[in-house]
Amino acid sequence: MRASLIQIAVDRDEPVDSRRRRAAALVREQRGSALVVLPELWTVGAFAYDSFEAEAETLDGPTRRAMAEAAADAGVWLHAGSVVERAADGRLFNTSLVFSPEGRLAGVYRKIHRFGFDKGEAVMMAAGEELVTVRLPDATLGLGTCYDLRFPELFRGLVDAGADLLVVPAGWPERRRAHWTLLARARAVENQAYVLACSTAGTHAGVEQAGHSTVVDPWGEVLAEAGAGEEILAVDLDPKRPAESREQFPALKDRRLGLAPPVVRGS
Ligand SMILES: NC(=O)CC(=O)C(=O)O
Repeated sequence: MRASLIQIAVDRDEPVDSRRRRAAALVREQRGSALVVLPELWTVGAFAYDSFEAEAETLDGPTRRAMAEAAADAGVWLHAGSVVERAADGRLFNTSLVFSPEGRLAGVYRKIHRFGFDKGEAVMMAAGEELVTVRLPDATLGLGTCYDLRFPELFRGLVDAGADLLVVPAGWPERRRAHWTLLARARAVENQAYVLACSTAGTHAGVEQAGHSTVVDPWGEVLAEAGAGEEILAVDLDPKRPAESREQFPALKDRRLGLAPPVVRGS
């Protein structure tokens, strides 16, 4: 099962329409892959907060249309990264879209953990509330986005729902690159699942992006890692590997759920 991660560069100088056309062309070039992944907010830039309102789109917007066509033309499952979604009630969400090889919208995930603490995404966007998995013929995708990677309970929830291939589009900044690789490997090891972590390259809103998209296997080994610039990372995955790994080293079965709350001792 070939997976291709498109680490597209998001530079402020390139108009969104141009990048959308370029992304669609790159997806079409991945014919033969089973799964293609784009990063978080690659249209506008994850840190380009001042463009969120202007570039927000509905789930019928230009990115959905372009990506549905590209997935169908290439005949691939496409995790099209995320867009700034304007919901019917006017709220904005950081929303990931997954398409089937026929171009059908097969999954919609609204980022649950918003980044920025008291500014940016954290105040401009609403939080998603639902965990989302998408069943492919040979694997079950579990969806998370960027900052979500820091929250292990989300991914454990996805694994409990059957996920064995965790897909994390991101616009990760270079200054926290050490966390990116470490967290991707941690989520893979603790869940005995593949992790496909696809970040943007380039610099927008003054934030240098990490690039270094990474594919980690269920044993925590890094199968492939991109450099800093625009790049396609193509990796062959064995869909049986997560189940085999969980069978051979059945740590997930040793979980102790439902323990009593901690006893606080001392004065
Ligand atoms: N941009 C994000 O969503 C997450 C991030 O930057 C981090 O360090 O975490």
